[in-house]
Amino acid sequence: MYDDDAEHWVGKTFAGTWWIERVLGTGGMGSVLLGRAADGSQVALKVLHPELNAITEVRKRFLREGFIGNTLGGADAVPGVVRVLGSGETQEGLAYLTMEVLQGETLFDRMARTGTMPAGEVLALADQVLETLAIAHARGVVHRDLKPENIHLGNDGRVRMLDFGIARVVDGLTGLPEKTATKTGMIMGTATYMAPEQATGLIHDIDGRTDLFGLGATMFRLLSGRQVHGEVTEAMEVIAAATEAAPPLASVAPGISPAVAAVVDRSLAFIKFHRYPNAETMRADVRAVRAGALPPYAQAVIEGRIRAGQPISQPAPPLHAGGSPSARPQPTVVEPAAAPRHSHSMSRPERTLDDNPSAPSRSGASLSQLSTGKLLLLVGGASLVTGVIVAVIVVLLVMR
Ligand SMILES: Nc1ncnc2c1ncn2[C@@H]1O[C@H](COP(=O)(O)OP(=O)(O)OP(=O)(O)O)[C@@H](O)[C@H]1O
Repeated sequence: MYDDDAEHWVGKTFAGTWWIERVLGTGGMGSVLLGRAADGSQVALKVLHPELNAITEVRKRFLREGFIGNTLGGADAVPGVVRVLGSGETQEGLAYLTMEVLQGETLFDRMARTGTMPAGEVLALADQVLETLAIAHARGVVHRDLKPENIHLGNDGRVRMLDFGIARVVDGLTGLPEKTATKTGMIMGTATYMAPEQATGLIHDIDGRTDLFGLGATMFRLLSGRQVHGEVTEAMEVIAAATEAAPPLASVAPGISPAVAAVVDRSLAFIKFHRYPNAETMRADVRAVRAGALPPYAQAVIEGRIRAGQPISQPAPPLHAGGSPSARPQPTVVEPAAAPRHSHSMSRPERTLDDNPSAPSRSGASLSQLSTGKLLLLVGGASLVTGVIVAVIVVLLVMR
């Protein structure tokens, strides 16, 4: 985390326009200040950290990417995204974005107060997040850094995502300050909620399913009180995120409903091709569980009626939690699974990695499961940086 003193702006005029009342928070990219204009209106000013601001490409991308959330429709079309109002540079060349001021708290702050959250609230939150993600993904916009710090719970009851697409600002850049990013393009300190394809630096593999993992990891933490990979050091967190499958939620939260666990587990599949195929499908499952039914997609995978990750052409009919599997109507399946290999019980959500062949990534890397149960990333034609990461991972796996 940066130690540049954002507090020094308090009580001063910023960019000749806003009187800074206080610091709202500090993140990996910048500090957020509360400013008041001469007409009394307030804005939240996200000011790029000076070390990052000194890098021309970062400054340019920050000013460009900051608006990405606004591309998700007209003024009110996407309620789940904080609105960026403008951008600029101070006389000294410091880049900033102006945003609407949100009233409420981040999910991170809420979690710090309450520890965990009841399943009903977690599902309601996920429902809102997925509604926004579905729109964003359909327009080719991926959040890329979904975590409790970037989810805001408004006093108006709305859930909004902060920093949409902002993680792209440092993607693939080298020569960044050490504290900011690794050379694989990921911001340090956020691996807790990071999908494997992102932790391994395979930035071209990032897509909507990366966000579904981030949301699933957030739900996992809220429901169990435990992070997906447990309490590990920051360095180990990246390695765990890159090499270890998430444990089934029920194994760390025994009281959890099997239907809820099935949704979270499906979103956390190690290989992205085995997660929900898209946000709409995950949302349909979340909504079914909220209505007291079984999640149709996750359940169909568990029962072997559909391959993990396979899209369905239309939403499966809801299955009632109390009904017997044989009596339930079958969902519409595009292509039947060759042979069911999963448990037929909702109480044992599957976590296997071999129900699809390892799908090669665009960078030539693929993930395989070793007989030891560990995962191995195979790289062909990927970057030197990825190769070094892989070598470290392999050495660590051998040593364990
Ligand atoms: N528009 C806003 N209105 C009110 N408070 C805000 C707003 N944007 C951010 N904040 C506050 O400022 C804090 C820091 O925001 P920022 O987005 O920089 O943090 P972060 O998500 O932790 O950082 P990063 O994702 O860049 O590592 C947030 O946690 C939130 O409390």
